[in-house]
Amino acid sequence: MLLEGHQLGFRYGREAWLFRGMGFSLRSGEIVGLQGPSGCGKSTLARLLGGYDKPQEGRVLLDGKPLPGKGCHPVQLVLQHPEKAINPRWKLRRTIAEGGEPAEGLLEALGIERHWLDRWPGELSGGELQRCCMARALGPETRFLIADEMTAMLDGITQAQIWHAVLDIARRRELGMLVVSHDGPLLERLCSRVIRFPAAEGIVSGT
Ligand SMILES: Nc1ncnc2c1ncn2[C@@H]1O[C@H](COP(=O)(O)OP(=O)(O)OP(=O)(O)O)[C@@H](O)[C@H]1O
Repeated sequence: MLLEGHQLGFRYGREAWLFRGMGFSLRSGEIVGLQGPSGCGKSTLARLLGGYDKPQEGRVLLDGKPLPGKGCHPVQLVLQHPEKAINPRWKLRRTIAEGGEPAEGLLEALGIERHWLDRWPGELSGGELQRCCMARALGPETRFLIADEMTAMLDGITQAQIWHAVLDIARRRELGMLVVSHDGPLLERLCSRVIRFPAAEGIVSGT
């Protein structure tokens, strides 16, 4: 599968354009990094690719078609702060099930303990919650995963464990991944190419 952005342009309200005429492409099985200074629009691009916001100019296409408007979304985002991404009034079992029935072994691979599922979000640590958000994002319909500073708030050992698990799952399922991070060495280690944002000519990636 191919996730593409064509001639993307976005600005918030009447603010200056964050980007215009931007191209982007990510194929199944590819792991691509996105790096750039704070405030340059990386998370905004991630939101457009995940269908959370619509570009004012250009189009986001999945295999040449617009992103689907209903059902489990094939492009999933995992954000830096899991507590902002989940309903505080739902126990974790329900939150994870939002992404569909988790595949056999997924919870174990992500180091999720069964008894967490019967807890409220406020009863888990940030790292534990983030693992649950990943389980939701890695539901059976997911084809592309966008990890926006996904492990920035975790200690080094937990980061390494989580990336090991996620990369293994991505490889086995041939997911395409966009890794948004300020951590250059992490991107160099994980990704086959790294997009520097914003690129001078407005084209961040072409294939
Ligand atoms: N909902 C919003 N309304 C208005 N402006 C916004 C909104 N969300 C983001 N912005 C602004 O848009 C710009 C780009 O934000 P964005 O979060 O995409 O940047 P980023 O590159 O991901 O930054 P960081 O690396 O700090 O996370 C910033 O100047 C931000 O203040």
